[in-house]
Amino acid sequence: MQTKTIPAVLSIAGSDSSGGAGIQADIKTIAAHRLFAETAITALTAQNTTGVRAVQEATPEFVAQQIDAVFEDIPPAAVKIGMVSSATIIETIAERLKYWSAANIVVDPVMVATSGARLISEDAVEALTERLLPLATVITPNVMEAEALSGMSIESSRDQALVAQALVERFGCAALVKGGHNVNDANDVLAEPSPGAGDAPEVTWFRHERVVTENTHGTGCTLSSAIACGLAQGRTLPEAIDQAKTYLTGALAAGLGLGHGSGPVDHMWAY
Ligand SMILES: Nc1ncnc2c1ncn2[C@@H]1O[C@H](COP(=O)(O)OP(=O)(O)O)[C@@H](O)[C@H]1O
Ligand SMILES: Cc1ncc(COP(=O)(O)O)c(N)n1
Repeated sequence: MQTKTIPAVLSIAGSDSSGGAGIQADIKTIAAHRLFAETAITALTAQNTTGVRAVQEATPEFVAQQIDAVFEDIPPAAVKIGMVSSATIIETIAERLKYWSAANIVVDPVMVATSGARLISEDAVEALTERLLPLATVITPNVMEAEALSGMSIESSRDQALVAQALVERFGCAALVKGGHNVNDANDVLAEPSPGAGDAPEVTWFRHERVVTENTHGTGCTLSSAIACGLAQGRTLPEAIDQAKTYLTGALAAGLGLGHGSGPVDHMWAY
């Protein structure tokens, strides 16, 4: 039989037992893009649409073994990083990704779940900013995460763009500040390092329809892995974000109604 290959995308993230966020959201998103999903699990969570009940972290050594096993055999064309709860796990991931010269790295700096539970320890935030963010092609903070990473506050669209530019200047990677927590829109803003030295980072807005729904569990995970898929397919970053937003808007608009809290989106809406 003739064989074929498809690009692989690696998700380094936490498992969500209820299937709507984390590793499970990433696998579904990558599969829906007809790409090959690989995983390195950083933590197991016992959670559902109403909240996170327990977290069991993987050891840093075991996270490293998963990453090495993946890169040695089926090297991914892009990497998405989600929940990374401790400083030592973050340091290990940064070290292994450098060793393997990983490209197309999308970091979703997950800090707090939609349900309100904290998913990263206080001391891990410094490791995240010092070790992981400088390796990223793009980071995808929501408004609260962008405020925490920049030390600035976001009260308007203008602030949202200024914070994205400040994150680019501080970390050297592109930054997509998501507006999903704004009440009236779902507009995200990308700032990218400018090609001309000394010029301000370039700003691009992605304005998409806001879907009226409470069921937004896993939207951040889904968006970041869809962006990684676009990069793995050879799209430019703005193209990858545009198609990721279209995919996510479709998944929200499909109107899945599961669970007793903030329910998951329909990752397979196009099939
Ligand atoms: N109700 C909605 N309708 C359409 N898009 C949404 C909605 N809520 C969130 N989004 C989009 O989902 C993505 C995740 O956004 P956000 O909720 O800000 O992040 P997080 O899930 O990390 O808290 C963004 O692209 C945002 O614009
Ligand atoms: C394992 C894991 N990773 C990430 C999130 C955040 O997802 P969201 O903020 O969209 O609920 C989550 N709830 N669980």
